[in-house]
Amino acid sequence: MPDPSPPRLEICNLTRAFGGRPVVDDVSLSVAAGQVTCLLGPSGCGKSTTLRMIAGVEQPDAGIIRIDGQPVCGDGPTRPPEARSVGLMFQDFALFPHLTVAQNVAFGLPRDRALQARRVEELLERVNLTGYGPKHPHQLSGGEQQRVALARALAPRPRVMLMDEPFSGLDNRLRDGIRDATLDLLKEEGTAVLLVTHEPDEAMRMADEIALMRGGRIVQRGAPYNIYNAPVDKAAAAFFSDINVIRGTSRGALTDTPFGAFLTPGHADGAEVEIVIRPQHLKIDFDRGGRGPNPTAQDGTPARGVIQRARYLGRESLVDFRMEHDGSILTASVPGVFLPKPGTALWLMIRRDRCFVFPVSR
Ligand SMILES: Nc1ncnc2c1ncn2[C@@H]1O[C@H](COP(=O)(O)OP(=O)(O)OP(=O)(O)O)[C@@H](O)[C@H]1O
Repeated sequence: MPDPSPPRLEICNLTRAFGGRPVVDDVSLSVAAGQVTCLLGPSGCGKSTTLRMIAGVEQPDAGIIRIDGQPVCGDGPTRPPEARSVGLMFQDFALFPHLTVAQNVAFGLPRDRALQARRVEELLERVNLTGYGPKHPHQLSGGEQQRVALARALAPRPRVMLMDEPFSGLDNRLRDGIRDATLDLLKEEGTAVLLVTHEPDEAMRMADEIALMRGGRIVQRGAPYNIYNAPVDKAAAAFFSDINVIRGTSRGALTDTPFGAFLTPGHADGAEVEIVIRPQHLKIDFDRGGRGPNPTAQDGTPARGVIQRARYLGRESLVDFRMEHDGSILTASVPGVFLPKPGTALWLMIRRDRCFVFPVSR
């Protein structure tokens, strides 16, 4: 049976230009209750402007915004920000310095003392700050302040939570723990979350769905697994990791390369294609003591390269190879325990089940 209830947040064909330049261009998406969608993209691609229009602090030129099926903008009268049931959390979340933690959390609640006290106590417990109510913000660490800001934003039980780079002010050590705790709490509250970030790791960690933005448009939407493993184009692949690119010409749905022939269905005869491979999908044949490569059917033909540079990054090492066939550089990622010496010649193979083929982008 189809779900009869409308999505908690729905935006349709949202558009906004500044000085004649479209900054948000025909953006549509929906977020269900309890779901986290990340708007992910490089700086300036229109993420914050989209969020600000949903919050009601920026007006769209066109498009409709609905919350629980009710238009708040675009299809009838425009509701002001405070009448949209939208919570906000930004990087520079400012707690009110002259108010206590409890007063900060109670700020958006109706003036009913008993109700306020109950909700404040409940939320401080949920963000692990029981007993912090009487303190002032300056007595708290950055991470603690962040959790108060979250409690404050959630106190009035908003239907939609809009978060703009909310964790980027925190140091790395704190960030992961606070992200996870925040996510748990948002899911428990059943809030629909739209989170803006330019960090792919953050989006992969937080999102049920990622909406990848570029130049004001959503270029791809999907679960993190799908976006990472089936990118829509080379730029989408490159947004999540370093990539290697091998060019070739498709003939009869095959493209010949020094690594053997690759299937390139859907590309016309004579069309130039780019075969894109993430560094972890290059395989090094490094443990056969000079006996030559030993490829499996998946690996295709091995090609030789000389190590130019090897960088130890802890969990992994990144190894740059200058390939003997054309002098190009390919980068492989290998477990950090392995750090080969520059100048060593080794065989490289490509996990062909993990390649992406795109037409050459000019
Ligand atoms: N009020 C405004 N007037 C003019 N230009 C604006 C205004 N607000 C945003 N812009 C421009 O619109 C573009 C998109 O801005 P936006 O803040 O939405 O991008 P973003 O993807 O959130 O980037 P970042 O990650 O850097 O915040 C930018 O080029 C920005 O300079």
